[in-house]
Amino acid sequence: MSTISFPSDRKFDFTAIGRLCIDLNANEINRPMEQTMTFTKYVGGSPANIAIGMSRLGNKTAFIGKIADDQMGRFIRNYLDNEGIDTSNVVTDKTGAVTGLAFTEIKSPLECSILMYRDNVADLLLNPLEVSESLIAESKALLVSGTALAASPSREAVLLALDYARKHGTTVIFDIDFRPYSWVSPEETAVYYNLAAEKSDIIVGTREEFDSMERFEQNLEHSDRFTASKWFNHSAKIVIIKHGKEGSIAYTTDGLEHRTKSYPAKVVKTFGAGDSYAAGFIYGIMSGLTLEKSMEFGSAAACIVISSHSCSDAMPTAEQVKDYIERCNRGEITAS
Ligand SMILES: Nc1ncnc2c1ncn2[C@@H]1O[C@H](COP(=O)(O)OP(=O)(O)OP(=O)(O)O)[C@@H](O)[C@H]1O
Ligand SMILES: O=C(O)C[C@@H](O)[C@H](O)C(=O)CO
Repeated sequence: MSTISFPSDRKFDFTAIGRLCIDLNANEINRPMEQTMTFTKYVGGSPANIAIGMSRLGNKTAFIGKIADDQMGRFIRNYLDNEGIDTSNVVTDKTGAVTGLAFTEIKSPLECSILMYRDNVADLLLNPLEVSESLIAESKALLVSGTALAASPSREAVLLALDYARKHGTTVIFDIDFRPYSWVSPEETAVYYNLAAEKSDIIVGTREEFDSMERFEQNLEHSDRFTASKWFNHSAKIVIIKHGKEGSIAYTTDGLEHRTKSYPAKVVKTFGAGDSYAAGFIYGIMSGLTLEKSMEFGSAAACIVISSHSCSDAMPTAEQVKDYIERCNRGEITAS
């Protein structure tokens, strides 16, 4: 049984706050982007991907964010509307800011990178006055994505959202989501990540992301268990450390360690694994699955997305995830 609880009787299951961007995924794959001539456009941005994933899994989902007043912004809003995601708290910027672009390079299935254009992006202009206390009070869970802390006024908006969540007993999930491009310095990153992590019930990140957050710790041997104990001294009930193909480890306040291996996947590209894992895990834990089963659900959701060209578009339904797990258990899916 997991050691986390969610409030009941709320209008929304899940609300995310952070960036809404565009992914431009290379169509000519297995080569450097210098040789890529065409791209396919998808909605992107880690919190957007997770919100789309949560909605696909059947959760009542809302988003707090800011989009550009242009065709890309309208594309994003239309996509979220069509997914059934509440966009009444997605604000259209009026200052001429633009939409963040993530050009993705797929040199090989396991050698992928993202070229991010994020100058003057609308998503970092979300301000505290645009954060709805009532929406957060009416949500069971709030996802905070770390990159939204990279610049003002977005960082103040996120910190206020965290205060609203604590005030109303909304469960906070902090996906560290470290994207170097958006930050001024590692020290500033650590300061703001700590402020968010200290108010979070569930913290999810890779080993490297936790290391960046814990850079001021004297103990330089940042073991997973050290990391977990640090955050349990604040608000955390569950700390999840992702280890790519090796799987993931969750720590709970009872001192237990929960390891889950990854499932086999025919990998097209690796990015999107974290967002789909997060959506699958959160869906599982909110549905009453055990911690291990929730991690497995996230792992299978990740396999479906990394076996696809897109992130957001490929986010699976609950039935698709269950089917993937069953096919793996029957030995019908092998890694490639
Ligand atoms: N090559 C793989 N094969 C199977 N499962 C994988 C693979 N890579 C990642 N996963 C699954 O996805 C989960 C999250 O992946 P990872 O640890 O790479 O997070 P991440 O770095 O946040 O992902 P992203 O690349 O989207 O930023 C892993 O715990 C694992 O369950
Ligand atoms: O989060 C970003 O800005 C990039 C995403 O849009 C992209 O889909 C990805 O890297 C997912 O992990």
